[in-house]
Amino acid sequence: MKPESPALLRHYIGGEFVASAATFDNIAPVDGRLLSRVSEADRATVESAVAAARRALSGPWGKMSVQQRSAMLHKIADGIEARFDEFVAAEVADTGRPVHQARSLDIARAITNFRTFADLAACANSDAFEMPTADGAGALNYTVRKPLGVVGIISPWNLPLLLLTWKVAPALACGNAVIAKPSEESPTSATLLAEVICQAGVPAGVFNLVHGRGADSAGQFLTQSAGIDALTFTGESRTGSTIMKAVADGVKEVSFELGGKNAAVVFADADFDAAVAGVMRSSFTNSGQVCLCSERVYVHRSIYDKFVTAIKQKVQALRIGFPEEADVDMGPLISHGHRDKVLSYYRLAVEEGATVVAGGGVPVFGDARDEGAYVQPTVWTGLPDNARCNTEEIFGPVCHIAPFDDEEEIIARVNDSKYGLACALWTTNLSRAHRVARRIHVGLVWVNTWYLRDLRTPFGGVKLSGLGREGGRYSLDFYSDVANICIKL
Ligand SMILES: NC(=O)C1=CN([C@@H]2O[C@H](COP(=O)(O)OP(=O)(O)OC[C@H]3O[C@@H](n4cnc5c(N)ncnc54)[C@H](O)[C@@H]3O)[C@@H](O)[C@H]2O)C=CC1
Ligand SMILES: O=C(O)/C=C/C=C(\O)C(=O)O
Repeated sequence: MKPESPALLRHYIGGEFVASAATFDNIAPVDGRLLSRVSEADRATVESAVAAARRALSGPWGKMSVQQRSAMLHKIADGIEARFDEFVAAEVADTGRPVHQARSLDIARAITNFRTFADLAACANSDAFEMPTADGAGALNYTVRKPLGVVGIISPWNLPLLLLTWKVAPALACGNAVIAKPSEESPTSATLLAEVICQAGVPAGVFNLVHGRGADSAGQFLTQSAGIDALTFTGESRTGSTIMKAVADGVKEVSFELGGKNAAVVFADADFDAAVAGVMRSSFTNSGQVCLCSERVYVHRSIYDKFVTAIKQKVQALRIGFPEEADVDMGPLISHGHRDKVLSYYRLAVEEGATVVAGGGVPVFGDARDEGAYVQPTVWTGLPDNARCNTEEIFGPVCHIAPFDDEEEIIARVNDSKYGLACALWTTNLSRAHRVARRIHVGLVWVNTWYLRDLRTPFGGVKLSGLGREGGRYSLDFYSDVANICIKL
C-alpha cells in the first residue's frame, strides 16, 4: 500500500492559508518519522504578513472596544477547548512529551492565557494625577493605553503553544496585530491556533502566522522588517542578542525571555522529602527543557549525602517512554540536533572531572524509540562551580549537586552566574526564606515550590536571562503605548 503523503503546513496571512514553494521537514522526536512538511517563508512572504497586519489595524479591529476584543479572546479559548484533543496530539507529536503533560500543562495553559488576558485587559484602569499650578486652578493628567501597532512574536519549541499564546493573547487583548513565527521544531499547534483564530471571526490580518527557521529565514526576516513596531521573543540568549541588533536601527520595543542556569538551594532545615520531590520536578520536567529548570543544585553539607542518594534512586526510577503511556515520566529531547548538544555536555562533564551519579548516556529500548532523540536523565557531583557544565545552559534532563556550608556563601555562589532567571529555595525557616530570596539576583524566586504560576505576576529575568517583564499588567504595559493627557483646569 502506498504510504499517505505527509501533510503540508501553511502560513496564515491576511485571513488566508498560503503555502510556499520551499519547505522543511517536521520530524517526530519519539521515533524520527516524518510528521509533515512545513512551508518556509521567504522575505517577501514575511513582508506580506507585515503588510496584512498593518492594514488590519485600520480595519474593524482598530475600531473595536476592549470589551469586544476580550469577547473574541474568550471565543479563541472556546475554540481551543473544542479541539482540545487535536491540540494535545499536535503538541505530543512535535515534542514527544507525555500526553498527560500536554493535557494538564501545555494546552490547558494556552486556554488560560487567552482567558486571563481577555479579563485583565477588559478590567485595566488608567492612571490619573492631579497637580497644582501657579494660578491655583491646577491641572489633571490622565493616561490612555493605545496598541503598539504591529508586533512580531518569535517563540521556541520547549512549550510551544503555551509560550506562543503567552504573547499572542496579551498582544491581541491590547489591540495590536501580530505576526507569529513559531519554532521550526514545533509548527503544528501554531497552525491549529491559526485555524481556531480564523473560525473565531478575528478580522483578517490581525493574527498572521509565518513558518520558517531563524537565521536567514522567516525569523531573521521578521526582525529585519521595517514594518514591525515591536518584537517579543523567547529562546536562547545568543539569539536574543542577535535580534536586539537587528531591531536596533529602528529603535523597536523588545521583550526577551532568555536562557537560565538556575539554582535550587536545599537548606538543612528543609522538609527533606518535599525538597527531593521539588528538585526532581525542577530538574527533570519536560526533559529539563524549561528555561526555569534547575541545573545547579546546592544542598547543605549536613544532608548532602542523604540527598544525593535519594535523588539517585528517584532518577533511576524515572520512566522514559512513549508519550501515550499513562505512567511515563519523561519523553525524548526535541530533536537529534539538540540531543547532540546535550550529549556533548554529558561527555564534557566527565572530561571536567564529574562523578556520574546516574545516567550519562542514551537509553536503549529495542524498539522504534531507538530512532528517537532520547537521553538518560543524568546527575553529576564533584564539579567546581566554574566548570562549563556548571555555568552554561544545557537545557536537558540533568543537574549537578554540590554541598554548601552557610547562607552568605550560598548566596554568593548562586549569584555568581551570567544568567539570572529563576531560583528555588527549600527551607522551613520563614525569616531565612525572606532574607535570602530578596538577595538572589534573578527575576523569579520560588520558596518550597517550583514553577507555580500566577499569570498576574511579573515574569522575566536579569543579566543574560532577559529584558523586560511580561505577565499581568506588565504584559499590558509592554503591548500598549501609554500616552499622558494633561489638561489645564
Ligand atoms: N526558553 C529558553 O530559554 C529556550 C532556550 N533554548 C536554548 O537554545 C538552544 C538552541 O535552541 P533553538 O531552538 O535553536 O533556540 P533559538 O533561540 O535559536 O530559537 C528560538 C526561536 O528563535 C528563532 N530564531 C533563531 N535564530 C533567529 C534569528 N537569528 N533571528 C530571528 N529568529 C531566530 C527560531 O526559529 C525559534 O523560533 C537550545 O539548545 C537551548 O539551550 C531553546 C529554546 C527555548
Ligand atoms: O510562562 C510559563 O509558565 C513558562 C515559561 C517558560 C519559559 O519561558 C521557557 O521555558 O522558555
